[in-house]
Amino acid sequence: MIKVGIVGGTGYTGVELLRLLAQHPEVKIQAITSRTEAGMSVAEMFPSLRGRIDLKFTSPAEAKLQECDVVFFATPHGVAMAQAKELLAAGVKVLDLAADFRLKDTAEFTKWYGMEHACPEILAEAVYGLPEINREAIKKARVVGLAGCYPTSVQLGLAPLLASASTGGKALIDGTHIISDSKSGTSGAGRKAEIGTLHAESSDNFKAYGVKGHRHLPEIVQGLKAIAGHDQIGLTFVPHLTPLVRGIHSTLYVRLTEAGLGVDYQKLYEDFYQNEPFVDVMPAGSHPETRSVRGSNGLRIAVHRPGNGDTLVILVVEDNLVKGASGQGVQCMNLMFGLPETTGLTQIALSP
Ligand SMILES: NC(=O)C1=CN([C@@H]2O[C@H](COP(=O)(O)OP(=O)(O)OC[C@H]3O[C@@H](n4cnc5c(N)ncnc54)[C@H](OP(=O)(O)O)[C@@H]3O)[C@@H](O)[C@H]2O)C=CC1
Ligand SMILES: CC(=O)N[C@@H](CCC(=O)OP(=O)(O)O)C(=O)O
Repeated sequence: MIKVGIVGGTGYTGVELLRLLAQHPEVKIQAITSRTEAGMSVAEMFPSLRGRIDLKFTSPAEAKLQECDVVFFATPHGVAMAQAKELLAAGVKVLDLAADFRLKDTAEFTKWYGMEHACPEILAEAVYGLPEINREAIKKARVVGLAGCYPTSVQLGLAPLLASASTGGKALIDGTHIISDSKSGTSGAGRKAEIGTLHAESSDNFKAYGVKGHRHLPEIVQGLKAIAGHDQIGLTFVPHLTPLVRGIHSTLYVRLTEAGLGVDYQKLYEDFYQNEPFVDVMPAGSHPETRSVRGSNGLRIAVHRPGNGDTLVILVVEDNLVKGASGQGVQCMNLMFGLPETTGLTQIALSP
């Protein structure tokens, strides 16, 4: 059994990890931390876990994380990088849901996250946690920086148009003019009650935010450049807050080049993702809905060529807490421990 520790068990990604790992056949949850609820039973805070998890929260200082095989950090930015070195030295693998190990340029990290990186040497070896793109590296990784919820949707939505394995090295789109119109449910903001995500202010509201620059922009651009194998990438990324609890919906707009005009994009996407257990390329003309993946690790894509123009529209949906966070974390953990990638991740979305 894989002994798992979770730092930040009282947050939304933490409780989502608990939901997924409580039903994972190869996992024993060893420690779950909370700075404020130490001593409280997990099932008391989260009744959905009654009968499934009989552990209590422990304070981060008391948690025996070094006795775990792997520790998930379901914490704000800056927490994992402060503890990773000690854990790795003790032979514990680290999966971070925050952004500590995503941006390879420490100056960019400081610019967007307002803190110096605590362990650049570990950042250098860290692997970006997006299995459909980095599977072999994740298998060998000691430390994984899991892709963010929006970045997961945008990168997987565009990968078939940029990866040479798919394009044959041809430039099918103008990669310097990509637009991502992305929407998130309020759980994306975390369990802390903040102005703007309170029910009274979000339940019947819809708004854009971070238009002048969101911290996911450099992460997505870094990922698209790696997928494309070149730096000619320009992205306009506009996130929106919706009155959903869960869900990410990204509408991606790209302009086709002359070389890209005659391509069958439905086939290109189906071929690219044909062996991916969690990516569903929907039939031509589909409009994927967030509720169709709610609570599952699935990500759905539909590609459209409206009219006879040179614009391609790609629609992507995922559950921000599953494929956008904790499910992706379990997917990466499965790879790091040599398990079938889908282990513990076969949940079907709830309907209605
Ligand atoms: N929500 C989402 O959809 C997604 C979130 N993420 C990222 O995952 C991380 C967690 O997000 P989310 O679960 O939503 O956040 P929450 O705010 O819901 O939970 C944060 C958790 O971190 C704990 N925590 C806070 N500060 C510290 C600290 N200094 N040391 C130890 N524990 C601490 C808190 O526990 P306590 O106070 O009890 O100690 C709480 O359990 C964030 O970095 C977020 O950006 C990534 C993808 C999607
Ligand atoms: C609705 C909302 O507030 N979403 C968050 C993204 C949450 C998240 O996924 O953050 P990381 O993946 O970077 O850790 C935001 O826009 O900051």
